Amino acid sequence: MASTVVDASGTEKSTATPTGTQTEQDAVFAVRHLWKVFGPKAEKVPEDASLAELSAQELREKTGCTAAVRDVSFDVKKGEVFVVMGLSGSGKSTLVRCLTRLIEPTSGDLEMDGEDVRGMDRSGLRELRRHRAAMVFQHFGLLPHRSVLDNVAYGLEIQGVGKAERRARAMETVEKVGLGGLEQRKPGQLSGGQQQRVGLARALTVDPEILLFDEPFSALDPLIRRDMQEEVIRLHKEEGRTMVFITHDLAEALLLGDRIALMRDGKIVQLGTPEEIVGSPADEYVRDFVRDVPREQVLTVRRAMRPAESGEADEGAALTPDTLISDAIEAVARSGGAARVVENGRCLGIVDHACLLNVVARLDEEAPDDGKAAA
Ligand SMILES: Nc1ncnc2c1ncn2[C@@H]1O[C@H](COP(=O)(O)OP(=O)(O)OP(=O)(O)O)[C@@H](O)[C@H]1O
Repeated sequence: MASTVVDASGTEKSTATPTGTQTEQDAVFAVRHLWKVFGPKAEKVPEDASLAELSAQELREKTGCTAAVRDVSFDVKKGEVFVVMGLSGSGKSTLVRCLTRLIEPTSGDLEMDGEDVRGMDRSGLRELRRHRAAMVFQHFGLLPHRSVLDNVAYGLEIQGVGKAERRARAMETVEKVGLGGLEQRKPGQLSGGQQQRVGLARALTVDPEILLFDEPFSALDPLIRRDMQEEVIRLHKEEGRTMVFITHDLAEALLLGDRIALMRDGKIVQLGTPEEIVGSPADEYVRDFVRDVPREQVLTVRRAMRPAESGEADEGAALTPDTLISDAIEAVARSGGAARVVENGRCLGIVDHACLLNVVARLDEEAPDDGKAAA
């Protein structure tokens, strides 16, 4: 089947071989041409080009099927926070559940650490879900009659780890997520944010290679939500654990994601860093999606800089290329002059008032159109 992988720059690359050869070496999950179709004779839809190309509504009318995930290909790289974002019904949960076959994919290839997940038998899958990929849900799924500690130790209990060891390991993660002192409480005696920390601790206790979050914070009030987002950032910085994070909230995606896959109607319409998605939207839909994002808080000076003119490369404030535009504005305003963008001692370019303002005012988006200007 002819299809594409969207790379980090949002460009589509053809993938002649379905698995293996083009998988990034450091990929935890490698997903190729994945489909999930719900409904009668679902397996016919990916195989039949005349059905595969129909819009969601046409497909439903013609076959009674819903294609929740349509020919999706991507890698989740080791150590990254990979965010799956999209509006309600775009296919986020279905896609992430397919990764551990909580939902059975209809077609496509799926590997974890080079191992074929679709070919795994029951015991392989059990091992995958219990040890290698732990899920944190929006509804925490805590056992109400058990203490916080026993809830956190639950994953180890079903792995068959002995009581003393599982309690010791659970206590470590209870402390790690800031619940020390509350370990004997029951879930009902905790706030929503604290309950979500228990859910997080339970997933962490099994020391999985990858954590999968399904909109874990969407039911929390904004302040607690912010707390939990910071907790995830802190844990990620400290442990470097690979994470897949589903959200419908753009601000959350931009805050947490190293890369973001933006879904619409079961497809990935753009995959890229927050800066790529906000700075170079792939189409009108993405452009609309990111319209209200304060660009200076996402884009960096790499995007704003211009070439140095004679003498400029040697003096003036120095900024690293990943400096946010908002921080560069402050630096330029304070110094009163242009600043250099410097990497490994080399001046890559210059940012001054004009080029920083151009990015804030979105003038950098306008492609020059000489023909029109001349007319
Ligand atoms: N078991 C099912 N049977 C039939 N259709 C389903 C089933 N599960 C999901 N769908 C459909 O698949 C599509 C994608 O649903 P999914 O739950 O993956 O979206 P989502 O982006 O996670 O949405 P939300 O943000 O609301 O959770 C929707 O049209 C949904 O109605």
